[in-house]
Amino acid sequence: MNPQWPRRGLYAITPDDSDTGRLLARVEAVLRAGATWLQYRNKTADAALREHQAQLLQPLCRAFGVPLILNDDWRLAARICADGAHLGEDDGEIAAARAALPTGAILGASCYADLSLASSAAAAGADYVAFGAFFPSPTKPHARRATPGLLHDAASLGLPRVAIGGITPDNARPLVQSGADLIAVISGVFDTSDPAAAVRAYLSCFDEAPTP
Ligand SMILES: Cc1ncc(COP(=O)(O)OP(=O)(O)O)c(N)n1
Ligand SMILES: Cc1nc(C(=O)O)sc1CCOP(=O)(O)O
Ligand SMILES: [Mg+2]
Repeated sequence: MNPQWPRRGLYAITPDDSDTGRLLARVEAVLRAGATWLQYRNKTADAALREHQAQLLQPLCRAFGVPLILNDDWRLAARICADGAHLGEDDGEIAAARAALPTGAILGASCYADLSLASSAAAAGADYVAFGAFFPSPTKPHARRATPGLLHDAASLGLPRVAIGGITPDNARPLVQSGADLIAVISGVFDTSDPAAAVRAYLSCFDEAPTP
């Protein structure tokens, strides 16, 4: 992973939105408010719309100096020169993606609630490991559940740890205190009346507690 990218902060993930103009406007507001990383995820679009939306997000993210990571599809990430890809258990081998992506690309792996998956992903060349869901997720109600101790235990891997699943500005801080480097969020950012304010609230969870 290119050392230019920050390793701590808010990892905003796009909601499914078939209206490309609206998606770009929503993402721009979130980038302007200071989101640290962006993942393009759209589970309902067809391949043509996914490629179109990803292609338009790339210059937008570049303008804000934010890495764009594509969900599920490292080949598309390579094709549109995205900054990385995120793979889950059904999305292909980490080692194959590592070998095919350019040097410096960000490669993330879903590890659910399983430290051994994280060890394997690290050995195969992942740049970060993601655990979740830490809370009931409006986006993925049936997601397996993880506990904060996993974030602590995964420190030994020496990779950035991402926490995901039902995270709100009100429940994020204990995850950061347990070792989460990046907090990954869909609904808590995009399904709110003021996404920019939500971004700022998440980022404040990374501030050190004031000393009394
Ligand atoms: C940062 C991050 N963590 C986990 C996931 C989930 O990936 P996956 O299990 O492949 O599920 P889908 O997102 O593809 O439905 C993620 N996308 N990003
Ligand atoms: C995409 C995804 N993966 C999860 C996992 O646990 O691996 S939870 C999740 C949904 C995250 O959306 P929200 O912030 O709206 O809960
Ligand atoms: Mg996936």
